[in-house]
Amino acid sequence: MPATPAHETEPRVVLSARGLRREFAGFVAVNNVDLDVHHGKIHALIGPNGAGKTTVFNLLTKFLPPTNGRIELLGRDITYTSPAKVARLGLVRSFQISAIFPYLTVLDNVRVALQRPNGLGVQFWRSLSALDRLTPRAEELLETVGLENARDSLAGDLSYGRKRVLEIATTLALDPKVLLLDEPMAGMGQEDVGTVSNIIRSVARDRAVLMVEHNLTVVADLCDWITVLQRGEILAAGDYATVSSDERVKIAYMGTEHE
Ligand SMILES: Nc1ncnc2c1ncn2[C@@H]1O[C@H](COP(=O)(O)OP(=O)(O)OP(=O)(O)O)[C@@H](O)[C@H]1O
Repeated sequence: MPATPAHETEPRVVLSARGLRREFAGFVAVNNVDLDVHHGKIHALIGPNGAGKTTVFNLLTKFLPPTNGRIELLGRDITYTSPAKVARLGLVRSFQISAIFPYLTVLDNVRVALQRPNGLGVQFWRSLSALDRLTPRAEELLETVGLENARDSLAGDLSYGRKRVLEIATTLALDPKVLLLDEPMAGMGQEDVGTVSNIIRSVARDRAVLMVEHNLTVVADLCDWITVLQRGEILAAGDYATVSSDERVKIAYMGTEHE
């Protein structure tokens, strides 16, 4: 029997960056960053404060143009594509549509998200009743994140952790192929961290997730691949066992807070 070709067994690269560089008035914030994000995998971007994580996110989502380098999404060059277009193509960052409307119900927050064409604007002129046809999909998304019992609560009344979970549901409304999460566990208690970890694990089954996360316990538990940045450059990359035993990573983290 012929061997299965490698491209059929290896996870598909859905987002890739090569030689990414970004300068701010001569200061090099990101330099020579290569990144491959795979379908079905959770990829963490970690590094000490000021390492360049946010800048890399801004470059990937096109909020900033790179000084140099190339970015591909699903095999398509998006280096100079607008943020709205890359969102439509399937690369969505959580905060892009994460504004929660506190005086709308949980269900209506998701229905409003579902009618956004690209995650960047809201058509307030549409009445909520016109969104009725979106209810079944909105209910499905609430089930995905475990908020089905809160569907009629005002979003503003949710606990902090559940508001962040609602943000994830509104992000999933765009059906992203690649989901970028910026510190999804920030400010959460242990119980919420567990809940959100399970949600991320489940949504990553049929998409790619790239997340910036400071909580190394979460990274160890959740992420398949870790890229460590330091002073804008890649210090190490690999699974948790590989990067956590890397002497350069240990030194980079020395004196910084481990959670
Ligand atoms: N718009 C800007 N103008 C000038 N310098 C900037 C700008 N944005 C970021 N920088 C600098 O680039 C470097 C990387 O910053 P960045 O915010 O990407 O790091 P980070 O890893 O996300 O840090 P943190 O973990 O503290 O959020 C820092 O030295 C920062 O001061």
